[in-house]
Amino acid sequence: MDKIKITGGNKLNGVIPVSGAKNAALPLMIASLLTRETLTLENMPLLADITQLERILSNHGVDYTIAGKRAGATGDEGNTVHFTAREIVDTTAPYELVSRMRASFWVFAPLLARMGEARVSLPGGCAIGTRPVDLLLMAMEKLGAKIDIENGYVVATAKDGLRGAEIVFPKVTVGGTHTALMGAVLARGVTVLRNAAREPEIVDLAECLNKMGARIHGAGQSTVEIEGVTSLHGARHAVMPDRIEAGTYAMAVAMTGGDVLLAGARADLLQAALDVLTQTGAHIEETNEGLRVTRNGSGIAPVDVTTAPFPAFPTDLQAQFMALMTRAKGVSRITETIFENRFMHVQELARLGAHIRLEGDSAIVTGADHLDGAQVMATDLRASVSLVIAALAARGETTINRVYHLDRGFERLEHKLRGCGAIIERVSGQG
Ligand SMILES: CC(=O)N[C@H]1[C@@H](OP(=O)(O)OP(=O)(O)OC[C@H]2O[C@@H](n3ccc(=O)[nH]c3=O)[C@H](O)[C@@H]2O)O[C@H](CO)[C@@H](O)[C@@H]1O
Ligand SMILES: C=C(OP(=O)(O)O)C(=O)O
Repeated sequence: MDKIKITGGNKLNGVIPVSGAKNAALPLMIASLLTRETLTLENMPLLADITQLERILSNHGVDYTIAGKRAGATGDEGNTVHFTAREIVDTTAPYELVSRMRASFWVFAPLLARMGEARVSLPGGCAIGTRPVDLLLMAMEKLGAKIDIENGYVVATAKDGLRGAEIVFPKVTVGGTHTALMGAVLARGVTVLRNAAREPEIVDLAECLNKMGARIHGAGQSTVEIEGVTSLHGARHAVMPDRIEAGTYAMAVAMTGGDVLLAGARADLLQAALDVLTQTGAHIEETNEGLRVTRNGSGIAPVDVTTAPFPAFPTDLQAQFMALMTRAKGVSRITETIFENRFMHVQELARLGAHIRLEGDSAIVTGADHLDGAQVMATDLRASVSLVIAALAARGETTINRVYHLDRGFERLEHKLRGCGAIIERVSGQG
């Protein structure tokens, strides 16, 4: 298993290109199941989760080809990938494939919409809470699907196709909204989603589906209306920039100090996090190329944060922000309202000398004078990168074990950070 070694203490200075968003790319790829024609996705990130979903989609009969890089490409530009689901050859998504990544469960919606049946293993994914799928199933039942759970599989059928309905989500769910959209686009009649997720990745999916011939109105708002159509066609769509990756590197710069341009980052996708970073003392400037993040001289001010659905502070940046607060000049309270068990990074940050106390759904962080390098363990995707941020500011060397979690969601992380002056290397294939 690979490890990452970081020697802390250097400021970050330079340019970090922001990749295409993992959490947009995954549902976009899944949307290719909805049409016989080719869906071309540009700006695709190179990530373990993407490769895994390619495997899952090919099992259903999707052909995918990765277009070659243009001459002079540096490797920082995303790939273009063509997905063609001419025939669906299998409507089962087996445990061996789905258990590794939660979003792969979402294939059940387009399979059901197009084929009238789907048999999909209950999902895995990051260990950050129980993560039920009851609301995703509720949405499909409202659209007329019959759903049973058999031997760890969700077995869904809609022999006469799905039909439009009103779906009221009792809780905001990103996966629930993605799947409801993918089901409703091919349903007979009109579907209305209430209390829908407003995350930018939902808007990206809806825009792509509309390019494919869907009729979705209001994506990005709480109420979304979908007029069903009988079929969708091929399209070309560029994956939006990864707001979580951008926010992560912004926090890394706030932690180490320095001056970094996050090329391609968009402030409107992560305003709540940028506002908080500004309160900590970092300076953020929007430029034509992206976001410029600087922090000079002054220390890090403590700021209280509560995670909540978009447009509030994202849960996927909570661990990274906690890492930053471990060096703040004072006490901060970080409250996690989305996932009940998303504090796995706390004990690992403690190994580096962080002072964090858990109180129910909050972490009380008392900033330390310094952190010291240590051996730590990556436990989930965002927790892993919080350890990277802490290690960049720690004295001496930190070794992060189990970095396969990082590879799920951060494209060429060592390369990007090394390019800005960090001392970071990957040690391949050990223990
Ligand atoms: C691949 C992807 O895009 N993953 C993101 C997606 O996950 P994901 O789509 O799994 O997260 P949800 O938005 O669905 O989860 C939000 C909350 O709703 C609960 N819930 C969800 C579904 C359900 O059927 N029943 C239920 O109770 C969850 O347990 C959680 O407490 O949104 C999360 C919240 O922004 C992010 O942290 C993840 O990075
Ligand atoms: C939790 C995440 O991913 P997943 O939903 O795939 O577990 C994430 O992207 O932070």
